[in-house]
Amino acid sequence: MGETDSFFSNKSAKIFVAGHRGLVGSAIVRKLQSLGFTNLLLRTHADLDLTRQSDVESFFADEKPHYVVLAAAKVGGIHANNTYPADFIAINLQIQTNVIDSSYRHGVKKILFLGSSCIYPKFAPQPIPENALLSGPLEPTNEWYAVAKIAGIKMCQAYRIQHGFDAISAMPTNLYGPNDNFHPENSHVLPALMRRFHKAKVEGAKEVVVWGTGSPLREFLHVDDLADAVVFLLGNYSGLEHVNVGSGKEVTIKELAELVKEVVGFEGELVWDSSKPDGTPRKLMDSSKLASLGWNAKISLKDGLIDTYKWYLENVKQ
Ligand SMILES: NC(=O)C1=CN([C@@H]2O[C@H](COP(=O)(O)OP(=O)(O)OC[C@H]3O[C@@H](n4cnc5c(N)ncnc54)[C@H](OP(=O)(O)O)[C@@H]3O)[C@@H](O)[C@H]2O)C=CC1
Ligand SMILES: C[C@H]1O[C@H](OP(=O)(O)OP(=O)(O)OC[C@H]2O[C@@H](n3cnc4c(=O)[nH]c(N)nc43)[C@H](O)[C@@H]2O)[C@@H](O)[C@@H](O)C1=O
Repeated sequence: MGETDSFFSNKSAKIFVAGHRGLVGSAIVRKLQSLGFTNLLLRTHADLDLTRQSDVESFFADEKPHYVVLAAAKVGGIHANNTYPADFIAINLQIQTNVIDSSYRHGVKKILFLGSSCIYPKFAPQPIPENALLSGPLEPTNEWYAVAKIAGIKMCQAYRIQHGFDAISAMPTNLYGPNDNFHPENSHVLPALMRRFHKAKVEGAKEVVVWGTGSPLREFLHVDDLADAVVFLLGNYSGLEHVNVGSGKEVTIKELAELVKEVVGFEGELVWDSSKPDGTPRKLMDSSKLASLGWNAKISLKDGLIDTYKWYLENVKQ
C-alpha cells in the first residue's frame, strides 16, 4: 500500500482540523465525519490561539496528531483586506508558521495548507495555471494576505525539500456555503449580498447597493465541494507544487447579484457604488491538474445558493 492510500484506510487517525468553526473547517469536519473518521482533534480560537507559538508547540507535543488541515486564518473580503493589511499579513504568517513548523517537529504524517486564488498576479493568464505563481505584481487590495499565503506555500515546499515532510497546499477559488461570514462590510461578496437582499426584502426596500462596477469576473465554489477536494488531496496527492481547486465556471459580479436577488426573492433595483474597489478584474483558475488526478466540482452555483440561503434563514439571527 502506498503512502497516499493510508489516509483513507485508518479511520481512527487523529486529525487536527484548525479553524473547525469557520466556513471551510466546518465543511471539512462534516466531510470527514461522513466518511467515518472518528478521531477529530478540534480547538476553538479561545481554547488555542494559533498565533501563540509556545501554546501551539505544547498542543502538538501533548496531542501528537497524525494529520493536520490548516483552515484557521484571518479571512475577509475586499474591504477587510484593504482596511486591515497589518492583521492580514501578521496573523496569517504567525498561524501558518507555528502550525506548519510544530506539525513537522511533532511527527505529523501529512499537513494540508489552505491558500487562496489571490496568490496569483493581478493580470495572470486566464484560466490561471499553478505555474503563474510569482510571475507578476499582485492585486493591491489583497497583496498583504496574498504574500502571507505565498509564504505558506513556500514553507510547505521548503519543509518537503529539506526534511521530506509531506506538506501540501490547496488553492481554492472564492468559496461560499454554510457557516460563511455574513458581516455587512468585512465579508465576501456572496454572503454580503445575500444578507443585504434578504434585509431589503424583509424591510420592503426599493433598492440595494452593490459595490464596484459589476464587471469583475469571479469563480465560485461551494464549500462542500472544496471539503471533498481537500479530503481527496489528503488521500491522493503528495507533490511539491500547490493545487488549484475551482469550479471552472465564472460569472460577473452583476450576474452574481442578479442570481442572489432571484434566490432571495428581492424584487427591487440594484444600485452600483463605483466608489468601492472592483479588485482583480478576473481570476478563473485552471483546475486541470486536480481534474487529471480524478476530482471535479459537482455543485452548481444556483443549487449552492439555494442551499446557502436555506442555511442562512435557519441559522443566522435576522
Ligand atoms: N472564504 C473564502 O472564500 C476562501 C477561503 N480560503 C481559505 O480557507 C481558509 C479558511 O477560510 P474560511 O473558512 O473562509 O475562514 P473563516 O473566517 O470562516 O474561518 C477561519 C477560522 O479560523 C479561526 N481562527 C482565526 N484566527 C485564529 C487564531 N489566531 N487561532 C485559532 N483559530 C483562529 C477562526 O476562529 P474565530 O472566528 O473564533 O477567530 C475561524 O474558525 C483560509 O486559509 C482561507 O484563506 C481560500 C479561498 C477562498
Ligand atoms: C476569496 C478572495 O476574496 C477577496 O477578494 P475578492 O474576490 O475581490 O473578494 P470579494 O468577495 O470581497 O469581492 C468580489 C467582488 O465583489 C464586489 N462586491 C460587490 N458588492 C460587494 C459587497 O457587498 N461586499 C463585498 N465584499 N464585495 C462586493 C467587490 O467590489 C469585488 O469586485 C480577498 O479577500 C482575497 O484575498 C481572496 O482570497
